[in-house]
Amino acid sequence: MNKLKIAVQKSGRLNEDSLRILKQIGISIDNGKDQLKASARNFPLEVFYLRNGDIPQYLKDGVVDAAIIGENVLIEKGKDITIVEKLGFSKCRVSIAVPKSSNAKNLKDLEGKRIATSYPNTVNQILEKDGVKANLHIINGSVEIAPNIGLADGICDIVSSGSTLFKNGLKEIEVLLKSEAVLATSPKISEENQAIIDKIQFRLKSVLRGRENKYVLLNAPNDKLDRIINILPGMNSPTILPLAKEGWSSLHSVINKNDFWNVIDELKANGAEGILVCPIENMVL
Ligand SMILES: Nc1ncnc2c1ncn2[C@@H]1O[C@H](COP(=O)(O)OP(=O)(O)OP(=O)(O)O)[C@@H](O)[C@H]1O
Ligand SMILES: O=P(O)(O)OC[C@H]1O[C@H](OP(=O)(O)OP(=O)(O)O)[C@H](O)[C@@H]1O
Ligand SMILES: [Mg+2]
Repeated sequence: MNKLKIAVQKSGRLNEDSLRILKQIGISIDNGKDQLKASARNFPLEVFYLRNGDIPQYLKDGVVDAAIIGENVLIEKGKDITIVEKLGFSKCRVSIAVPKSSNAKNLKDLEGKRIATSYPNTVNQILEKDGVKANLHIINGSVEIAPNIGLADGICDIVSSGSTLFKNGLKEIEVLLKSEAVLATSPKISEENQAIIDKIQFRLKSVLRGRENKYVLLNAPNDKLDRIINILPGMNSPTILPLAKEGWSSLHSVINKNDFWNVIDELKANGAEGILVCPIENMVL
């Protein structure tokens, strides 16, 4: 049977969430410890555990058909690779930072200076765009230490909470790009395997949509239903069921997680009682 080959980070920040999202879309993987390859039990899929940094080349060569990878790595090493879906985890940014005491306020102020980074292509591209000449010092890790040991005047690296910058006495002066984990495909993917990706993408969209929303149930007296319905956005229109208690109904709807506390306040103010909020596993449209 034909199987889609998908690369997942072997160990590191993406590994757990990548396997979790595959599980959430109903794909169970036989996962022996220290295995570099595993098959799905219930889906035409083979998982290859690889280094994040090696994945773009495997995609380019068509050694794997797809991958779950940080967008920042694709920007650095995989320009012609298609992003199928953003997955919402491992969110970070790639930024320029300098010592707190530095006068540099932006990239232009680093003209003629030394920048330490693991992302030379990304930095070179922005330097060219801004017409700035700087000297790159390429290192593979612990980039934030470079200014402290006299290796560089500034750095370009991943920032998330900012705590690594803070601990090393650095300040962020320019954000070059924002990144999150993505599902990406090889330019050499076959039609047959693209059909498998389409199926995966459909399931992913349902899971991601579910994460964005909450299911809300509430009780209200019938004479207040109209006002409450106007507050609820809902997928279509809310479901209304009569309660055993005369003159009361139960109302069910879906609310976006970003504005749900405001909506809840409004619902309460307009007579809603016994409000329950539940997570949604899947939202299939
Ligand atoms: N502090 C962070 N917060 C959020 N996401 C991050 C953070 N650091 C890295 N990432 C994201 O997770 C990805 C993997 O990072 P990780 O440090 O696990 O791997 P790596 O050491 O860069 O790669 P490799 O697998 O090649 O050793 C990065 O490419 C980036 O997209
Ligand atoms: O802004 P923060 O939340 O502090 O995160 C940023 C740090 O996280 C990453 O390192 P990681 O911990 O992955 O170590 P690594 O260099 O060994 O990959 C990145 O290279 C930064 O150093
Ligand atoms: Mg890292």
